[in-house]
Formats: sequence, structure tokens, C-alpha cells
Amino acid sequence: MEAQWLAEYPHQAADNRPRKRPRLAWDAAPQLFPPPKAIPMLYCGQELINGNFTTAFLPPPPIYYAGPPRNLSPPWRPDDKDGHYVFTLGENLTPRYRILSKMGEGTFGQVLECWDLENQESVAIKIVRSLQKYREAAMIEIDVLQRLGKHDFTGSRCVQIRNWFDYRNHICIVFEKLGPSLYDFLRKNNYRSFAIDLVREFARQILESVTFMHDLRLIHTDLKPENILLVSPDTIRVHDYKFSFFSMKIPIRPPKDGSVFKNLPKSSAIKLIDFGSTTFDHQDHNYVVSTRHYRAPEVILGLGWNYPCDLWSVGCILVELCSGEALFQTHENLEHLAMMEKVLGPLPKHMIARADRRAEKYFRRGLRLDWPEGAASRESMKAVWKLPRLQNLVMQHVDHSAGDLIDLLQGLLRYDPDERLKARQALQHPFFTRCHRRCGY
Ligand SMILES: Nc1ncnc2c1ncn2[C@@H]1O[C@H](COP(=O)(O)OP(=O)(O)OP(=O)(O)O)[C@@H](O)[C@H]1O
Repeated sequence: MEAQWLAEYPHQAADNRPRKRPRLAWDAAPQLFPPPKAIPMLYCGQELINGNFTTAFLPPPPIYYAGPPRNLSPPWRPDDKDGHYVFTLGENLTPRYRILSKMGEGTFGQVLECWDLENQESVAIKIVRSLQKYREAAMIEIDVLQRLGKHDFTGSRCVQIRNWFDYRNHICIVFEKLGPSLYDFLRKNNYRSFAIDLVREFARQILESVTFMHDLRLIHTDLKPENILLVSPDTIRVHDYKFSFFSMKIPIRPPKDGSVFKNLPKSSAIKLIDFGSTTFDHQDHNYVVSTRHYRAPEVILGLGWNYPCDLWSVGCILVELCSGEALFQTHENLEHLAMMEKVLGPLPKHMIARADRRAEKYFRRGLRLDWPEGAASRESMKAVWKLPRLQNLVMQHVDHSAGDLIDLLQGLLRYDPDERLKARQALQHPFFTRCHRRCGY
């Protein structure tokens, strides 16, 4: 709990004292890095000590207020209009954590790189928006993270939660600090695709993490390159032989920046993050889930969804890692379904027949997709027309093991969720088990 709480605690213990006025200045002048050790404080969460969650150490409350403690938080400020916590770099977030930089932002809140003064390490803290619905979702995310942490003995599948607390009406979740997301990496590399052997390494780890989650009866529901983080931020710069002038290979689609160098992650280790939308499989599964590009057809058609929706997302992610671009770049349901048909062939009749009231308008007489007749614009029609069949798309980007990859993707991108490959089955696919010629990343 925040510093103000410590200062106010005596009022709660002996209610006859006047209420303390809000502080209008720093508790102590901001200090330069590296800062001194933090004052022990009370958290409403639990702390992970030696792999076990324990109730955080609670110092005995002071009976008499002995003046403001040093090195605490900045004066209280209002949140921004969306309920985001307002901060300045270099100041403290609770006396234990010093804010170093902003690492990311999502629907749920902001992620800040902080220095943990107690453990003397960098951590990533997700500061959840102060709105009630996000606070409630954050408590579910904490529950999921604790469950994952309890079973992930190697700590290699999903991001590790270190701590959590409620600070000025913001739930704050403290994570181990990881490197950039696969999306960040693609973007900084000018959307150059990853080499097939590296895609295989990523695919194997993603599927192992999904198997792990599904075994715990958890469905992630928001798998996408933004939610897959490299463990290490280290990179190496290498010659991109695929597109080199001197290369014997034929460059099918040269990189947009024309450079013959590319960055590679030094280590291929990755972990899943963002369990804010994760559900337990006994819950009601009719609402819309997943970020648009990675959303499974059964979600769009309102057929109800379960574990297989994660495997569809994995299929879309793998195509993106091989090609450098999102497979279904759309923001609209009918166009999205038309893109699926262009890449994967016609939707099965039995799924069309079961489409719910909101989705039945995408079909003509309940028999076939209302496309191109129902297209919103010529641009929309062009975006669909230009998409190749899955086989051709993979062949454009992959120089070896294309056959195995196409077969795996056809299993992951099967329309019918009952027929779609399960995570564990996918790991047994020849794309992973066959001895492939390795040509380096
Ligand atoms: N442990 C971490 N280490 C490093 N960066 C992280 C970490 N966790 C999150 N991030 C960064 O912060 C971003 C937002 O995190 P996260 O996806 O958990 O937030 P969110 O609000 O739930 O997002 P969304 O809108 O996708 O639901 C990530 O894309 C990533 O760039």
C-alpha cells in the first residue's frame, strides 16, 4: 500500500486525530540512480519469495506519527482522463520501486520499467487503469499468473509475477523484466521475416506454453506477436544472405529498406505475457475474444469458442513470423471472412448454417459468403483479391521445410475448431520432429 497510507495509519488506529492533509510536495528530493535501499512497507498483495507466495512482511504499525518517511512517493496527482496513472521518470512508485522508463501500453494500463530497491533489479510493473472493470480484470490476471507460476517449474513458459499491490486505486503487477515482443522485433527490423529455423524455435516454444496453459484448463484468448516477448533484449546484426546481391538464392520479396543486413535476437528464448483476457474453460464462451487479426472464425460467427481459438491465433502468428506481415489485415467481419476464404478456401456449410443472428447477415440465403457483393469498398475488394493461397504465401517466404510448414498451418488454421490441431498434437508434427536441413538463422 502507498506511502500515504503509512502516514495515515495512526488515524485509523486512533480515530480522534485530525485527518492528514494531502502532501503538496515530494516526501524527499528525487535522488540519482542508484538509489538507497527501500523502507519496508505493507502491500495488499503477496510476494513471491523463493518460488512460494507468502503474505508480505508487515512491519508493526507505528503508534505515534514520527513525521513523513524519506524517499517516498510524489504528491498525489489525478489520473488522466482514461484512468491511467500519471508519472514522471525518475520518481518513485511506492518507496520500493523507482520509475526508469515506459516499456509499453495496452488497454489495461501502462507497463513501466522500474528499479526494485529491495531486490536491486529491474522489473516491469503493469499499472492498471483505475476504472473498476480494469481493476476487476487485473485481479483475475493475478489469479491466473499465480496459478501459472505455481506450475511452471522451469519458469520458462510464461512471464513470472513477482509481486502485486494496490497503489492510489491502481492495481500494480510486478513482473520479471523481459525483452522486446516479436512484433517490436519485426517492426524494428523493417518487417523482415524471421528465418524458418528461428520460426520453428519460436513455434515450438509457443506451442509448449499453450499446451502448458491448456493442461491447466486456461485459455489465453489473446495470443499475438505483441504478447510474445523475447527473454533477452540482446541482438546481433548479420548479413541477410537471402537478399544479398551475391546470393545464389532468388529474392522473391526483397526487404522494403533495401538493406542487406538484419538484426537477429541473440537468444531465441521467448515467454507469453498478458493474461488479462485469459479464461478458465468452465466459463461462458460466447462473447468476442482475441485481437482482430488473430480471431478465430468460430468467434466471428458466434458459434461459441474454447481451447482451439488459441491454436488459430498460433497459426496466424506463424504465418506473420515467416512473412513479416499480419495475415488478415482487416478491421471488419465480412472482409475478414472473405480473406479467410481467399487464403484457406470456402467456409464449411455446417458452420455457416450455425452462424448466430449477428453473423448471419454476412451470408447470402445462409449458403455462401455475401462477397464480393457485400464489400464496403473497392479497396476492401482489392485487399482480399491480392491475398495468395496459403501454400503460395508460404512458398514466397520459406526456402526449405515449406511442405511441412504448410501442412502444420493447414492443421492449425482448420475452420472447424473440432478438427483443428491441438497444441500437443501440433508439437508432434513433422515440422518439429523431422530432421530439417539447418542453414542458420
Ligand atoms: N514483463 C515485461 N517485460 C517487458 N515488457 C513488458 C512486460 N510486460 C509487458 N511489457 C510491455 O508492455 C506492453 C503491454 O503489456 P500487456 O500486453 O500486458 O498490457 P495490456 O494492457 O494487457 O495490453 P492489451 O491491450 O494487449 O491487453 C507489452 O506489449 C510489452 O511491450
